[in-house]
Amino acid sequence: MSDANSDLLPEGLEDRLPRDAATATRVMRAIQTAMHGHGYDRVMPPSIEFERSLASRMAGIQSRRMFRFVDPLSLRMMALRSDYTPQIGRIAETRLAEAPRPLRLCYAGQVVTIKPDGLNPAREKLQCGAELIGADNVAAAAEIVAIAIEALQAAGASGVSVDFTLPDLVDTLAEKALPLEPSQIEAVRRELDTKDAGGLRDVGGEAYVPLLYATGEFDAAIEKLSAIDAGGALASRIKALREIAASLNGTARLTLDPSERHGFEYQTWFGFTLYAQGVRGPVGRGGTYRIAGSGAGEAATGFSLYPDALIDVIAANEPAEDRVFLPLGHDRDEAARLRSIGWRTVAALSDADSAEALGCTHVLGAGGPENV
Ligand SMILES: N[C@@H](Cc1c[nH]c[nH+]1)C(=O)O
Repeated sequence: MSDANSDLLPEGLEDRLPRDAATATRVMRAIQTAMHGHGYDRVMPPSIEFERSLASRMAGIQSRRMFRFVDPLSLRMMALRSDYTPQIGRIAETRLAEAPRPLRLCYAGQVVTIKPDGLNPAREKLQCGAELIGADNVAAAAEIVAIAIEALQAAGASGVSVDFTLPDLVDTLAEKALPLEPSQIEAVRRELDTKDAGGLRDVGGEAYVPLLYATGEFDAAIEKLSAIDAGGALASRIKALREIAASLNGTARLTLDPSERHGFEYQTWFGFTLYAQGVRGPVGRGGTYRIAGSGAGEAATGFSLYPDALIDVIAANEPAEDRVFLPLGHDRDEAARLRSIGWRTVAALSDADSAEALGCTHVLGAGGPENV
């Protein structure tokens, strides 16, 4: 007797069945082809490694979101990857330390977190992305955003939009232009996150209130941000954002939300979130960061796409694929010829098999495939 409970999957974990899995394969391939075409070489780190190496790679990484356990062999703490970027950082800083910079690497696979984020209940997600190691300037950011948009479009996304942010905004302003006590900084960040003007005033962040309104369509919002630029503290960042936006040349809709921090654990001066029309929640994110190594660490820029929700939308709208049923005793050469020009064939194993039962759209007849 089968035990129904032992067949259940844990909350937030799912199988992809053939139709969805086929779409997922195509989407992942399209994204990887785009990254590969721009000179990014794929690397394949293991799914588990020492927790310390993952958690300490970039400032701000939260290892409490990772599945962790003691390795019975080494007796050291291990973690399951929740993000490829720190692993790419490790590879760049160790085995590829001597490789010429800028170093372009890409990755694709699954990541797992203990708790789902936001409204999405999934604990395992597909993640694919590219990291440009050795640069975090405007040119690097412009390349990374452009490839992220191109990859999403190649995967079948339409109506792509990009929301720019300045992840280290509060730290930059609190230093001098809009000074805050160290004890106030976290509270100001929190109120900015909830976009609560009243709360911001209550914690002594009155001067930060205008930032809540410098949001929306990029061109208008960046004007507002320049108007409130405290003593020029943000001038170089504003100029950089304008340059990145101009370089994208209308390939995607652009918005700005300078204080948005959601999902940005380790990004520095520049961050962006990607959306696609008809897809709920973000489909990707990226920005500039530093890989902690010796001293200040190496500068880098990258993006990660999370294509699961996009795959669901595409799969739901895709027509069923044609397949040709090959009756017993069919012409094998003809079947091979059909496959070579893109047909899928399904061969009968016994008289009991039929085109209908096996979901075939065609049967191989004397003159070629015939509609069922
Ligand atoms: N890995 C980050 C995005 C990123 C890639 N490179 C830089 N930032 C994330 O998934 O949130």
